[in-house]
Amino acid sequence: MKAVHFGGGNIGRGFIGLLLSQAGYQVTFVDVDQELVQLLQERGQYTVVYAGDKQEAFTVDHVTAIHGSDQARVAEAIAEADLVTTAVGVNILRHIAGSIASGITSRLEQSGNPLVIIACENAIGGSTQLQSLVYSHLTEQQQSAADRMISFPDAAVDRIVPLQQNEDRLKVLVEPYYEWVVDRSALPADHQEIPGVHYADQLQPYIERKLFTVNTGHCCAAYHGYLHGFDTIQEVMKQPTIVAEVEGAMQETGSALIAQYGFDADEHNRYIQTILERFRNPYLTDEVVRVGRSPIRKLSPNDRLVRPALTAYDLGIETPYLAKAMAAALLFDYSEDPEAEQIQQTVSQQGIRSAVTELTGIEENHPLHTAILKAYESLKKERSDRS
Ligand SMILES: NC(=O)C1=CN([C@@H]2O[C@H](COP(=O)(O)OP(=O)(O)OC[C@H]3O[C@@H](n4cnc5c(N)ncnc54)[C@H](O)[C@@H]3O)[C@@H](O)[C@H]2O)C=CC1
Ligand SMILES: O=P(O)(O)OC[C@H]1O[C@](O)(CO)[C@@H](O)[C@@H]1O
Repeated sequence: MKAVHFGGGNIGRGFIGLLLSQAGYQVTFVDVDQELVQLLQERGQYTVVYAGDKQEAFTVDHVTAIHGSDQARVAEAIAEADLVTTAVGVNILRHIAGSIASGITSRLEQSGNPLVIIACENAIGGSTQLQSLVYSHLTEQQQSAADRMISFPDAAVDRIVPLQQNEDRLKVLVEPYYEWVVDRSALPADHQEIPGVHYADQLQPYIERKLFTVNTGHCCAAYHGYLHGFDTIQEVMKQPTIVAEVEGAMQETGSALIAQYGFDADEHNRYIQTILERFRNPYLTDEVVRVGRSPIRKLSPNDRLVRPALTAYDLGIETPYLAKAMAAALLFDYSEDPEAEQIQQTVSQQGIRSAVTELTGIEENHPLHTAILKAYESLKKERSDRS
């Protein structure tokens, strides 16, 4: 079986590539990092190590790579593949959509065989977003043919894979935990299930539980940690006052998730505690600037902070911790992150009041807007008092 995977980065190699290889797929990575592509082509294998006391190592073999600019070879690989996956970042999907469309076009001309395409990104409806981007490159006739042959099931992916500091460029250190949930309702009845993947009849509760617990909590740790001058999540998680902020936000999203989807409260609380332990993993060194990266995406209306806070508001649940985390995200002024820079520019050009609305979509007369503003001023003062 053949899989084409876009994005041979941390999740690509450390999670999706590993799992697909273990399931018997030959994986062809598509990436724009020339050195990475060349190494994968030369070696045809790489190592994944579990961050735990045993440091278990796995060899992922029968892999190769194609540079993303080689559209003809990428299209050919897609035409022949049994599965296409991505882990490039949700904002990058638009840049790979054209290649996927060319691959679908070749496939429709050649075999016309069905194909499953799964976006493994931290976003609600990632594959659905990819589908509409891909369709914008297809004619109406091709779209109708694709509707019959190509499925784009949404998915939730969970495994912490920090920036790598290994001498071996291809080696990846990952946490042992993983969860990959795929929407079964969008798959053809004869789809050959991938071992290790959990297929859910309804993905929405899973993706929201994951994004609004793991990712909400993780970015809270990053933004509060950054404000206090910490470099790694492991250091941050040793600070009881910051852990209280992180857990507070996770409890707020938890209350909303429990009310909305009927999760068992005790079980959800255990889920939160397990995630806090995962953040603490002493065998990983996870930089706050990685976990806080792309703050505009993370503050956007459909993402891990604003969406659960607005749902909670509608359910009558107070969200002081989420408001404070959003304020901390607005103060994430890491100069090497283009989105962090853009936030600082927006705030200085328009003022914080208008910037909050522009970034989060929350209107000025909404009580959550007032709470974010208040928390912003207070965090800013605390920061200047500390310096
Ligand atoms: N690292 C993590 O712990 C987790 C990440 N994710 C999600 O997985 C996705 C990838 O994240 P990471 O692996 O951490 O990022 P990464 O930066 O390590 O990997 C992304 C890869 O995509 C490649 N890329 C960029 N533009 C491309 C293009 N036009 N064509 C082909 N390849 C391209 C990059 O060169 C890089 O190798 C993101 O959506 C992230 O939210 C999800 C769960 C966990
Ligand atoms: O690109 P994003 O959304 O920051 O993705 C990385 C996040 O995903 C996670 O792996 C959780 O699944 C965290 O490590 C990290 O916070």
